[in-house]
Amino acid sequence: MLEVAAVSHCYGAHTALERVDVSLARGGFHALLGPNGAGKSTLIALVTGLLRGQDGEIRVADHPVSRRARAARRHLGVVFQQPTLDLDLSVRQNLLYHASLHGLGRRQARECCDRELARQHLEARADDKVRLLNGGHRRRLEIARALLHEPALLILDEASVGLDTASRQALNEHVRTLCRERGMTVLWTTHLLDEIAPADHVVVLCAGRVIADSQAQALCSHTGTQTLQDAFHRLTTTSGDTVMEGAS
Ligand SMILES: Nc1ncnc2c1ncn2[C@@H]1O[C@H](COP(=O)(O)OP(=O)(O)OP(=O)(O)O)[C@@H](O)[C@H]1O
Repeated sequence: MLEVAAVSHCYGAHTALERVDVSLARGGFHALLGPNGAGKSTLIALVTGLLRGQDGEIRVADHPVSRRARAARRHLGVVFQQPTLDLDLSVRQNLLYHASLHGLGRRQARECCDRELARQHLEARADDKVRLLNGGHRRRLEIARALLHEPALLILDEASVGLDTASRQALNEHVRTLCRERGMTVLWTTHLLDEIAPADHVVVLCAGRVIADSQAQALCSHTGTQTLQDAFHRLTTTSGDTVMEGAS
């Protein structure tokens, strides 16, 4: 569903990504981890076409992002780190506005809005201004918006930041349900390792390089640690230590 091949990216003289390879199979929950400044947001900006690729190739559902951006974007839904909802518009108005950006006609837009509001259990809030929603519901609305055009790949960049523990857990479970029930592929970036399950496919970036690509539980066995936190710490502080097994 997502192929990142030998991608490098520099900001001026600073190398943010160096020959990064990532491959996500269709379906399932994949995690992108890394300490601050590792290059996660840069990679997501390249995948979503916000940044122009310099080196290497990125394909979404087999469409090269650099040459077939529109086709690639059709398969892609994104929830960015910074919320981008209009607080003074209603829940439905936010969705309809986004649907029009995707070129959906009025009738189709309404149908898609109703479908996603129902899926995110937000129907009762459809006419409320977004300002009135709590943080968890705002995130759900952003997911509804990202799914309006029914993409096969959903990317969430630190979507749980700012949520309390219960809302964070609810959001994580909700996204996993979307994966299971809709066969979606999810790429979830986070600093909060308790959001990762032992069977998840995990890619760890550190200083612009992929240092691990494996099942979460395999990181523990490879590093001889008990928890993902310890494995992550070991990998990101021990130079040269890598775990490469690819997606399970
Ligand atoms: N616009 C920019 N100009 C210059 N350097 C940048 C720019 N954006 C990011 N960087 C640098 O590139 C590197 C990767 O940054 P990036 O934001 O991709 O990391 P990240 O893993 O998303 O970090 P965080 O977890 O803190 O969000 C960092 O060293 C950062 O300072």
